[in-house]
Amino acid sequence: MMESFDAVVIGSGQGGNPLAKSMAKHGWKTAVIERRYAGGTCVNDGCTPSKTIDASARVAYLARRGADFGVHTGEIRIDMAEIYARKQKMVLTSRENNAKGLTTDPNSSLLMGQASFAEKQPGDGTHLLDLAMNDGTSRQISAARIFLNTGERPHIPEEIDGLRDVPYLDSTSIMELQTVPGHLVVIGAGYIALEFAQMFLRFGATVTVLERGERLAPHEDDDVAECLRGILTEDGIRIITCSAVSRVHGSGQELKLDIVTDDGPQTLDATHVLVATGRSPNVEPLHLDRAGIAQSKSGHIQVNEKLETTAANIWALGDVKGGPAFTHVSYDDFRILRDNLLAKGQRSTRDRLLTYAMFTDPELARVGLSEAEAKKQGREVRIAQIPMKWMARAQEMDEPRGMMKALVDPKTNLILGATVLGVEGGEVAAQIQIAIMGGLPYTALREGIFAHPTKSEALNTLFTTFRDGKE
Ligand SMILES: Cc1cc2nc3c(=O)[nH]c(=O)nc-3n(C[C@H](O)[C@H](O)[C@H](O)COP(=O)(O)OP(=O)(O)OC[C@H]3O[C@@H](n4cnc5c(N)ncnc54)[C@H](O)[C@@H]3O)c2cc1C
Ligand SMILES: NC(=O)c1ccc[n+]([C@@H]2O[C@H](COP(=O)([O-])OP(=O)(O)OC[C@H]3O[C@@H](n4cnc5c(N)ncnc54)[C@H](O)[C@@H]3O)[C@@H](O)[C@H]2O)c1
Repeated sequence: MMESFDAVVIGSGQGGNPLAKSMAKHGWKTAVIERRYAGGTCVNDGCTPSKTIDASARVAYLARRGADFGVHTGEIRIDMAEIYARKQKMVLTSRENNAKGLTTDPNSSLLMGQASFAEKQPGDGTHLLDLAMNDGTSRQISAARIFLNTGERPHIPEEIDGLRDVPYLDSTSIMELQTVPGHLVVIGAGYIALEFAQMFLRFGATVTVLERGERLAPHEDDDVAECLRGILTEDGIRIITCSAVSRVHGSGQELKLDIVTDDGPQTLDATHVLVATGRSPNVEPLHLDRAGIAQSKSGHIQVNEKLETTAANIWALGDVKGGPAFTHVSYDDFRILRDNLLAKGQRSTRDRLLTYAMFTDPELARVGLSEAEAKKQGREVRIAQIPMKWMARAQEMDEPRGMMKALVDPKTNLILGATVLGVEGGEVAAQIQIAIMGGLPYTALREGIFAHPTKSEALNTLFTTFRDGKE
């Protein structure tokens, strides 16, 4: 007999897992369907592995800089196989914990397989799913409610001739490398590109970044992007903006990229090519049309601010619904659905305070409004700005690169947003975020007594340094 569930989550992502656990605890018979690994992208292919490898890259950087601090080390030797093993241990532990978390409640199960909407839907408000199980069997289940949390995968541009015929790397396969590339060419200059570019530079590769746009980090203000470019260039990454890759050819580790730049056509030699040109939603096997679920122009699942799709009793959460693709956003989608469905809440995605950090070193973190966004909205703002070298702790640590800026409403003195490009920038931005969340005026941070010499102490200086010269 066909099994029925009160709720089925498709994809074991960052929102779906906690949602499944809450629904099971609430008494609903719940299943998570996952075709690959429990924990989804963040745990297996994203945040956890990349930040674990990044920790090794930072140690390599500091070891090389030892002499700057009067600490003399011997020759640095990078063992990618050991770095990989350390990362893999972290991933497997987290994956296992995720799987355990989905199977401890008697109302909750984890079914390993790929889900699609069945060709014939009952039409009574419930939904039928076909499951192609990983053990080769197939089954059909019915669900009163469905939550789509299928995430995204690396986007491989069609327009680059020959790319699919060479052994290119993506954000997943680059984390399997057992040796350091000779020359890594990275296509794209977003989060994935810049994080990996710097990591592999620190492991000893020569690195070139090719960006088709005019600048890196297109979501950030011009001065921030320029400051970041300066830092990465100083480190030794070659960055070529306004560059279109027309063709990739060659084989093994003898690859060639034909590019067109402002200086004319060029051919670059590479041992490895990383494609980091964005991500595409995982929707194809679902057969969304069978359930009447509409997609946006980008192919993401269309949702309203309560994460409802165009089909009754079907919601979407996380990256697959489009918009900012971050773990903490997917997790917040979970909170919205939990409160609305299990506690008669009225939460929505409207006016969510967005924050994120790019884990280059130094980190580039943002919360709320940027200067460019304020200008676009025609919003009057006061701007406080300091170079990171004004932070005493950054000087003491000999990590003075970067800048901080914050936007303040001139009428209310409330903080509207901030960007911190600097040592542990993500943590400093989180301090400003808490002030925004608590509705504190900037003067509270200007006058706040922070322990000396913490990085937070720089907030005193930041909020006394407005471009208009007033305090
Ligand atoms: C290299 C890298 C580094 C990143 N670093 C960060 C970071 O530092 N901070 C941050 O906030 N974000 C980071 N991200 C982004 C973050 O990983 C994602 O935003 C987050 O994982 C999104 O989770 P999700 O809930 O949308 O689903 P995902 O975690 O993407 O999970 C979706 C799951 O659905 C499964 N699935 C898909 N289709 C089906 C189907 N038909 N049937 C069954 N299962 C299916 C997939 O196998 C997958 O496991 C990074 C991403 C990458 C690639
Ligand atoms: N620290 C973090 O939070 C973190 C880390 C990694 C990934 N992520 C998430 O994953 C998402 C995807 O990351 P991403 O870096 O792949 O995408 P992205 O959208 O951030 O950047 C892609 C870049 O590639 C460029 N590009 C596209 N096609 C190109 C081409 N043919 N040639 C040259 N350049 C080209 C784009 O102009 C853009 O600058 C991010 O948007 C982010 O949400 C987050």
